[in-house]
Amino acid sequence: MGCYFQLTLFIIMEPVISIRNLIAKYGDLTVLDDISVDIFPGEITVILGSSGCGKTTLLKNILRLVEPVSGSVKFWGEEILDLDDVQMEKILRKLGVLFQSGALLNSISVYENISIPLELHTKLPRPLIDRIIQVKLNLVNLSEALYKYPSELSGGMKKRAALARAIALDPQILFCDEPSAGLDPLTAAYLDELILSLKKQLKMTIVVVTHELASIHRIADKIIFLEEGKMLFNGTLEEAKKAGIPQIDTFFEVGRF
Ligand SMILES: Nc1ncnc2c1ncn2[C@@H]1O[C@H](COP(=O)(O)OP(=O)(O)OP(=O)(O)O)[C@@H](O)[C@H]1O
Repeated sequence: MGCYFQLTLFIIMEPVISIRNLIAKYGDLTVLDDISVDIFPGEITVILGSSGCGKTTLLKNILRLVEPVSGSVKFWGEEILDLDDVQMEKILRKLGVLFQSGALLNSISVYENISIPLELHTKLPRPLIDRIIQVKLNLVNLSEALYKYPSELSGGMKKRAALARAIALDPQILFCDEPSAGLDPLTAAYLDELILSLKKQLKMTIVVVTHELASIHRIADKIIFLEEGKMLFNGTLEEAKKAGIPQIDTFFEVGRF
């Protein structure tokens, strides 16, 4: 008589970011209304929603660029809304941000732009900083732009240079606000490939705000769907399509809001 054992392994993944009951306002305008969501390690989470629904505000509140009115934001289990500047700096040191505009400084070269976070946050010797800058530019396939100025770069090259700067300090979590906005479809697809390779090669957790349907299909492990400051849905793309939420169905049918 055979004896059968069934071994079932449960792997419980702890969230890297836990947001609970987040309320955000600008003056009297409530922009985020009771948002609760977890973001998990090694995943690409895409924040979706119509223009003005609060996507960028969510990023800004998570990073405390704008202070939430109430709620809780935990990074790696640590409540960040109580932290002072020095403690917050330690958390920020582990995060990279690619702003919507790219936010490169125009008066200095790509090399100097990427050098800024390394000089500000580390005491590394110059030869090592130079090496890191080369490695990061190589990672985004932009080695040739080392000594160019942002004004000499195309839109896609600027985004890649800004991405190299965002990952200069090897962040554990990367935030990208509309990375493909204003780019042609091929360049946008290339940027998505870069984002995917950061996830695969460097095991980064990545949070992306985007409207681009093709991008969402290429990169999203999870989506957060916002409407008028409320979270309508959080889960995988497949789950979203089966959830029977009219606004989400319309988005995936029409391809835009
Ligand atoms: N600094 C600010 N002061 C006052 N109101 C603001 C400010 N920033 C954003 N808002 C308002 O908050 C709401 C949400 O803006 P937010 O930029 O978060 O939207 P979004 O979903 O990222 O939009 P988009 O897709 O167009 O970038 C909008 O009504 C906007 O006008």
